[in-house]
Amino acid sequence: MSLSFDSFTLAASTADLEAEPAARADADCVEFRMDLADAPLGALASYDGDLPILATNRAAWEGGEASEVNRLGALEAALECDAVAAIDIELAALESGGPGDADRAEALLAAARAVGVPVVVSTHDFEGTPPEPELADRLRRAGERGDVGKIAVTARDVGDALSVLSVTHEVTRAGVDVATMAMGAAGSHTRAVAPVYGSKIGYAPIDPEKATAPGQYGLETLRGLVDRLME
Ligand SMILES: O=C1C[C@@](O)(C(=O)O)C[C@@H](O)[C@@H]1O
Repeated sequence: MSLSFDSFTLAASTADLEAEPAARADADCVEFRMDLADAPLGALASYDGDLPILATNRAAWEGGEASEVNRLGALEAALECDAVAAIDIELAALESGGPGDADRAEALLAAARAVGVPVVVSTHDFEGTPPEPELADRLRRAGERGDVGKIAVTARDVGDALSVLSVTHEVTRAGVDVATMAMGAAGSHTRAVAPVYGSKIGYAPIDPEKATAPGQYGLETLRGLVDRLME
């Protein structure tokens, strides 16, 4: 299975791969949140779903639940599963002086490249939205390292949401593949609108009770909104 992110791709987020059939009607892939799953590598080994998988093992220092122990090793092991068609690596993990082992993260990036699996390099802010120049700089840096650079920040008001849309437009026009969204209630609409400005990935939970970020729409809702806006 493969993913190219050439056009908008809707990822159905879940910690339970057995829920994948419920996502088939609306999603283009499953984002498997390995950090939230009980036995993620076992679940990958027995996966027989239709949708390709974007594997994420989100670090605790980036809003997830994975400890650093074998976090990147588990992602590398996930590359052995044919259905894993993309992986997510945090920008901070790749930066020397960052919270993780940058050499190990570089090795994972190289391992993904070696097997032709695209990498989403991501960065998050769960407190707020940085000023636009910083937002654009982080997104560009993420895009330089990954096939897609992703930023998810927290909008405290619609002005923050507008910054995310503006930077999405600016960095996309500069030729970088990006995925952008503003978390929180004030940012929800960016999940539908950012794809119009170039955002290549949207995320929505398979189980609406188990959102993987604040302000996410349900899967069917996001699919419907994006499809209408992109017509
Ligand atoms: O990084 C992202 C984006 C996200 O945080 C969101 O805001 O939809 C949801 C996460 O599951 C995913 O890994």
